Amino acid sequence: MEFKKIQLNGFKSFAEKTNFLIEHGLTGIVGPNGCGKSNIVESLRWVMGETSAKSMRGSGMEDVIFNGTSNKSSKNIAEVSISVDNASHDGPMQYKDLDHIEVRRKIEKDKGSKFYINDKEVRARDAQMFFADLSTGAHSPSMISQGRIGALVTAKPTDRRAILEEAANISGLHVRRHEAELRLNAAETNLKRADELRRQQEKQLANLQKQAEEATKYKLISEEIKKIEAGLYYLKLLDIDNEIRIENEINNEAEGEVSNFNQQIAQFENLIKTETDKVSPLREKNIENLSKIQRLNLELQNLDEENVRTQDEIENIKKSLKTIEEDIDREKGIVIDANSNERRLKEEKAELIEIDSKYFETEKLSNEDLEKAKNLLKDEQKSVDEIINIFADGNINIAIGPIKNVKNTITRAKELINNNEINQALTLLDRCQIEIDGFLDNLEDEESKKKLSNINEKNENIKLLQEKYADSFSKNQSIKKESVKRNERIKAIESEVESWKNLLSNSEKMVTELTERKNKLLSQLNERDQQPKAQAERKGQITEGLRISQNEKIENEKIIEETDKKINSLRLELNDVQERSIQIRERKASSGATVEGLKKRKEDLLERVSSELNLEENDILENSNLNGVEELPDSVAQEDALDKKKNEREKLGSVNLRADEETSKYEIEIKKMEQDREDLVSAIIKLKESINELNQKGRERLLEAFEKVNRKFNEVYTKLFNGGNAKLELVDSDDPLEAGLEMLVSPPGKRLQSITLLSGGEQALTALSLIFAVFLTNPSPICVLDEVDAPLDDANVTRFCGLLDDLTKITDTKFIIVTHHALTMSKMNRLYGVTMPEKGISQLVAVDLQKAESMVA
Ligand SMILES: Nc1ncnc2c1ncn2[C@@H]1O[C@H](COP(=O)(O)OP(=O)(O)OP(=O)(O)O)[C@@H](O)[C@H]1O
Repeated sequence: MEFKKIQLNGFKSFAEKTNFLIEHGLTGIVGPNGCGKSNIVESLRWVMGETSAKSMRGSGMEDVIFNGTSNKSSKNIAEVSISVDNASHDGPMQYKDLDHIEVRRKIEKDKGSKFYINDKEVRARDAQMFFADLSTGAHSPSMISQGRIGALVTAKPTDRRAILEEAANISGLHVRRHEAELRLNAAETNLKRADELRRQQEKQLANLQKQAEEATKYKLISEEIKKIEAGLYYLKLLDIDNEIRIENEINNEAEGEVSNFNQQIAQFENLIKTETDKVSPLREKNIENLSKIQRLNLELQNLDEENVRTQDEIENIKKSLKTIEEDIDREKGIVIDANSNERRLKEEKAELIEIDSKYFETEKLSNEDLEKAKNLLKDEQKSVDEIINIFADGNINIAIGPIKNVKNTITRAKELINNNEINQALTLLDRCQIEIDGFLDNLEDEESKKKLSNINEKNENIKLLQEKYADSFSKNQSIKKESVKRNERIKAIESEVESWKNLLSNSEKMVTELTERKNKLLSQLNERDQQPKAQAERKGQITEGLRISQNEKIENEKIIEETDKKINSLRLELNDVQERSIQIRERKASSGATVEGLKKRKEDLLERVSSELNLEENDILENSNLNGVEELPDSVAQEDALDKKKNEREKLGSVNLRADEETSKYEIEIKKMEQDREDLVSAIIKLKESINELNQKGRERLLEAFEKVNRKFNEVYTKLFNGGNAKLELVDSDDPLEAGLEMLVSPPGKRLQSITLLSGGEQALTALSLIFAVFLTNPSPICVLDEVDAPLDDANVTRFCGLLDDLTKITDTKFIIVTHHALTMSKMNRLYGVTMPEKGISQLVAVDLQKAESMVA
């Protein structure tokens, strides 16, 4: 088998499809940090069936899918395939005939990963087994990832044993043993379960066998019950047949009686009809009479009411006539009053007019008197004024203050007179008199005294004149007032005359109207007076008609009553016959129904017999316990016997009638289980044998490999360390398959010591010695070493490369070596550079040494 090519597509930084050819000898992969070198190694481990996302440096397996860069979008699928050439046909058994094998793993977001071998989907385990059989695989010592060397140093001895198993090529054996163990566990669990089930089944079987015994007993009693039941049904059917016969006899007898009664009923019905026909016209006539009597009585009543009404009307008319006559009298009185008042008022008016013309002269004279008095008063006043003026001019040697007062008082008195307040004016003038008297007494000058007494005199005159004037004025005023009163009265008389005239004309009209109404009422009264006579005549006629109708009615009723009596007695007889006929008919119907019922009962019984006992009518006796019995028991005794048997059966309690059937089913099942158990036991034995064999083989091969590896380990070690010696030891268990692997080394000049005490470089070289020792024991077609030379100095790198060179000579293994070391690069048969021309996307190119060195510089 030869590994030919790895193809990556969308795997980590290899976004695009990239082919990596696996060639003979040493192939170096170089490139700067982070360009994707280790991703190639991981792609190889991944396609070989790596299950741990952590060891793929991810948190989940989907992290291997290209997750995009700032310029390129992410992908949904990652795919890695490895091509293996099998021209030599020395591959694993099932692929032996194939020339070419392609193992492919594909992962799709949210769908998980799938494995294909030559495009056929296979289980992950199939792919893993394929590589394990080729002494390689994701965890084989031929796949040395970055840091694996360190891990080998620090690993527990039992974990380190895995590397020995690789050398012994028993990894596949382990997987098979594991599978066998799983199958063994499953088989043992099944066996346990089957044993438990069998125990239960056996218990159940014992139970069922007991139930089957009871079921047999139950069946025997049931058979007996069936026979007694058949006997009971037979007796019941006999009883029913007997009852049917009796009822049929009753029915026939009743039929003869029914026809006899029917004849009698027809006769009575005819007689009743004849009588009814006779009496019905009379009844109709009576109804007619009754309605006639009612009508006449009503008419009579109406007539009486009409009479009362007529009397009331006459009374009312008379009352109205009386009122109208009173009204006419009253209106005539008004006419007379109106005429006399009109006359009286006209006379009064003429008188007033006459008085007025007489008083015209008187008024004229009064006016003249008044004018005269006025003028006299004026003159006297004037002469008083003159005297006063003389005093005022100083011609008179006196104090004129009082005189001036008198003058003022007189002026005031004049005003009062003009206002007709005579009494007040007189009072004022009296006061003037007193003042003038006082003044005169005080005067010394005779002349003045004289003049002043003249004034006094004048004043007396004025007083007199004023009284006269006042008298004339009052007379004149009263004359004028009288004249005004008269004129007003004349006007009032005119309006009174007018109203009397209106009253007169209204009353005359009323008299005419009332007279008309009176005449009308008189004619109505006359009419009403005639009515009682006509009503009395009509009443006589109605009373006669009433009498005739009532007599006719009484006579008819007598005939009807007699006929009704006759019909009633006929009906009573008819009812009696009908009742007897009904009774007979009922008896007939009831016996008919009873027969029907009995037949139905018989049918039901037969149906039950057929369904419960599966017997026909004729077979019942034969299958019953009464077959051959001479004296049959009655049904009650038979039922007692049945109850007894049923009680006996009930005492058995609930019985499983299918127990027999179930018992044989269980017996068959238990037999089959025994067979299965035997198969299972032999399978377990075989599995145990094969596991033992595998273990034995494994132990042998492991011990064999141990010996070989131990030897090779020392050889490689002394080569790599240029001296010293090393050995391996199986520790912690006597069973090599359980034991741990310890490395004991003594570098040149140093004592034998544990690997953990060595320096970093020494540890790396020791671990490499072990890996190469294993590799030499069981060379695989491919070996990947990812930066294993990193902790080594130049001298050790040279020795490491020398060893690689030796290995290429003695094996066909194809080495893929990731390195940063220029010395290592120089020893490679070819070099590939991994670059990132576009940031984040790896590309694989073939490079020469010079270019390779410049790439890591
Ligand atoms: N799913 C992924 N999609 C895209 N790029 C990824 C993905 N997973 C890892 N990478 C990138 O791969 C690179 C790491 O590659 P790798 O470890 O192979 O580099 P290297 O060449 O071995 O580096 P060194 O020499 O330092 O060991 C990182 O830049 C990382 O971003």
